[in-house]
Amino acid sequence: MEDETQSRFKRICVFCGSSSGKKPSYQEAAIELGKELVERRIDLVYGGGSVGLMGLVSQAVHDGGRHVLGVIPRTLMPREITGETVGEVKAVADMHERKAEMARQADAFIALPGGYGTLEELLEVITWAQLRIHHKPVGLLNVEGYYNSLLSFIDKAVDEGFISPTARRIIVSAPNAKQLVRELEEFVPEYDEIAAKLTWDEVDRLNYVPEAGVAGVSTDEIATKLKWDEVDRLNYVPEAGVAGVPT
Ligand SMILES: CC(C)=CCNc1ncnc2c1ncn2[C@@H]1O[C@H](COP(=O)(O)O)[C@@H](O)[C@H]1O
Repeated sequence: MEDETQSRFKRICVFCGSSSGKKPSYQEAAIELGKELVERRIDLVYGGGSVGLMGLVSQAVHDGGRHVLGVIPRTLMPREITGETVGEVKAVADMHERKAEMARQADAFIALPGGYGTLEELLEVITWAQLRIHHKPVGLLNVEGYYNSLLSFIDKAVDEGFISPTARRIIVSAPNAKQLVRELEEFVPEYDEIAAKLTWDEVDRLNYVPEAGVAGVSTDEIATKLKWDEVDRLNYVPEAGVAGVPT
């Protein structure tokens, strides 16, 4: 007899806040998602560390006996920055490599509430799905309507002709983990006509060649202590008067 708890996913990548959020419901949702993965015997890949919702979801999956893989850039590895990572830790060179590695390791993606990092990771895997770089379902855990305004904005982008209705349907959203994972299990990808003609050598070929860019200046206490090789690789050579950096 087929095991009803057997998922089509072996491992899911969770993006979520490195903060815990103000409402207890965010923290409860992170733990509930972790337990749902355990119940369905799904392993976890995430950004590593124990801060915020990242810590809660990874601990819940680890406590439930499933495998946890934290993919963490070397710069973020010191314990005072991101805390201990439970389970297996994979160190990578930079943020780009981290995202490609998390995507490579996962069969689906789920975003819990979070900030810029979560949004960026979420929007990137949606964009990759739109381009058929991967065919993996993308879910939004819309805890107490946290993502309602993002979804409204995306609907506006559809109305205004910037996102196709097909691409809109990439995002699966649900208010709780059980419903979300069930919907992801049933997800069937569709593609716009042009995207359907694209052929990519899949995610592991997605080793980005960083393009020229200008680094920003951060004032957060921890962030000011970080030193990234990535910045050099972004061709950021501070010069007098450039990007407002004094020499
Ligand atoms: C210096 C500093 C603020 C460290 C925060 N510590 C972090 N530790 C691990 N991953 C992170 C961190 N900040 C952002 N990320 C990445 O971005 C997402 C969370 O960013 P955010 O909190 O939503 O925006 C995570 O899924 C993770 O992959």
